[in-house]
Amino acid sequence: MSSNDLSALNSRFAIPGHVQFKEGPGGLTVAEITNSLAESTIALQGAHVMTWQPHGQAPVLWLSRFGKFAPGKSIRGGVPVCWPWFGPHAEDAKLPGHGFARTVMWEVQETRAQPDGATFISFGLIETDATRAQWPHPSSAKLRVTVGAELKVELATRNTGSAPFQIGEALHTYFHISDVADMKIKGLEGCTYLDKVGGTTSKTQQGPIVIESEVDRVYLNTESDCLIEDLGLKRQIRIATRSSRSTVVWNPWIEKAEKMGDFGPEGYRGMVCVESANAVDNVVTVLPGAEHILQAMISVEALA
Ligand SMILES: O=P(O)(O)OC[C@H]1O[C@@H](O)[C@H](O)[C@@H](O)[C@@H]1O
Repeated sequence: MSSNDLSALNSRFAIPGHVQFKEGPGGLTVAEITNSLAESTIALQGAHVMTWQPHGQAPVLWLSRFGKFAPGKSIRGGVPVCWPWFGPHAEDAKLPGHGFARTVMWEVQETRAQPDGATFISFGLIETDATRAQWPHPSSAKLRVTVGAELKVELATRNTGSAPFQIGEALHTYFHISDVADMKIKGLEGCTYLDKVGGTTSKTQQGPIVIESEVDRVYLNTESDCLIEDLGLKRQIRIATRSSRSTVVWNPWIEKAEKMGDFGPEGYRGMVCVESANAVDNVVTVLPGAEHILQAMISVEALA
């Protein structure tokens, strides 16, 4: 019986009124969390938060209805965990973009009902020969998620070896918006960013971000909260972070979304990625024995 067997998972980790384990789309095992504050579905593959919806709100995360839910395939939407590198691997183009964490199995390590009604669940990445071949550094990766009126996601990297290593990482969050034309992103005004559309160039953000064509940007050296102001849903999503020095903003727009094949028609209009990251110049060195923790806290506010 594997540690991810449904009945074993339910007998060790289910909590009535908080969390149970089920077979999800494509046969993936998921933790289904429903409490008095919110609901969320998290796949054990990738420790991938697929949905989060505080009661009384429209879904906050975007999840493609046309995505491939299959073992070893990354899920299009929710919060893919990019680790231990972000984007293409620096030396070996054959290694998977955004690292392997999002496509391998993680094990559930703890579930807890919190006094405020939220549900806590933590996962550990399961190392295999295949992960060690891609990442030979002794380390552990854990993802801790708190599902409540706020969604808190923590990615902890511990160096269990005797030499320092460098990681790139992102909580690559896809947000659900009413329509890209009715949305602005605030909080990155004045920041320097690498614009990856049509060759990489360095630019400075003037005013809030509006999206009217493909956007693929890495904002560097920023720790400010980001706000996704959504006039259609009359709300703003706040993304606060700790130990995140980069923010990636991405919308593939028409052509790229069509090529990717898992966005669906017009899918790009209802989403934007605002990723809490450490990438490019902001990669992190983790010293032997040290732990680095990237955190994102997501909440929803009514627009005045
Ligand atoms: O298709 P993937 O691997 O999930 O990546 C999606 C996008 O992720 C973003 O973080 C990158 O900046 C984009 O360049 C990339 O296209």
